[in-house]
Amino acid sequence: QALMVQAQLAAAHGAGDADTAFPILGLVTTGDQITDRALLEAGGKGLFTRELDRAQLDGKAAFAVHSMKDVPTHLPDGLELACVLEREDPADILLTAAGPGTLEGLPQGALVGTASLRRQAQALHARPDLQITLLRGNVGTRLQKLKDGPIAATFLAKAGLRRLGRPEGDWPGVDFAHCLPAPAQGAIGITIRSDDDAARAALAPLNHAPTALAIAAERGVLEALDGSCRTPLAAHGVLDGGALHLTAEVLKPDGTQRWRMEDTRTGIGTVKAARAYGLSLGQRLRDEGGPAVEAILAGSGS
Ligand SMILES: NCc1[nH]cc(CCC(=O)O)c1CC(=O)O
Repeated sequence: QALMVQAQLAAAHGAGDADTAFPILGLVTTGDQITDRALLEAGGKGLFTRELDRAQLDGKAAFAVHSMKDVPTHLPDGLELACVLEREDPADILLTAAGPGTLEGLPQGALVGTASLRRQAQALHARPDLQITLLRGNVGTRLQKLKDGPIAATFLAKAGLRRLGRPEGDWPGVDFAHCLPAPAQGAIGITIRSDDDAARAALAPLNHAPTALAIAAERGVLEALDGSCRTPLAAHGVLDGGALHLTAEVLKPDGTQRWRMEDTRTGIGTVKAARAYGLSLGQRLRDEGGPAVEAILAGSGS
């Protein structure tokens, strides 16, 4: 993803040698290192961003390239989101050893591997008979585990697979009726130091305004609903002409209940207005769900 941004920056600014003009500082985050249940227990918040934030605040890096779904709603003081690239297809893919899967098509009682509470809850909501087990690791490891058994299927974001150049990235995604994506899934964002006007100006040509508005609304939903990063929730916004369609949902981790709400608004022209729209839809969902949803948000809803 950093290479994509480097190439786009070099092209936008006519830099002959991208590596000289925009050298890449590779960093490993805590989230990259934790490969077991501890990732869920840790709560997730900022696990994929902390080291990058530090490098920026220390002046070691001007830009940080993030999968926006891993970025907490509140950035540390001194940093801001300056640019969002055009989003890829935000859908999830259900991988099976035999090819693209559907939730309807899995055998009775099939074992599904995931580390995502959202995907767990969505799978169980559609198919209460399924069994869920923890599965992490890179795509190759996961595919091998599917071949070895007993895990029948796992979910992965289509966008991630496409960026890795994997053929599975072109498989059809799981229907949003079952698997609404995580807020900002499929979108790449770039943060800068708020005082770095040169960095802000350099990124301006890369920004894709419709994606920026959609993910601001989705992240508004997240802000209204999630304190912990351990809530099964999803949000998806689409700009259609002048209208921003937004869908949001919260589920019980065991899938037995789901609250979903949709709205459409016109005239949302700024990131600030999009965030406010998301916040209000998230709050309405919260009001509708009442004590059952509050219990889930407090982490006691399972
Ligand atoms: N922490 C998981 C994560 N964060 C970003 C992506 C790739 C998709 C994206 O950039 O939204 C993934 C993998 C996945 O969900 O399959």
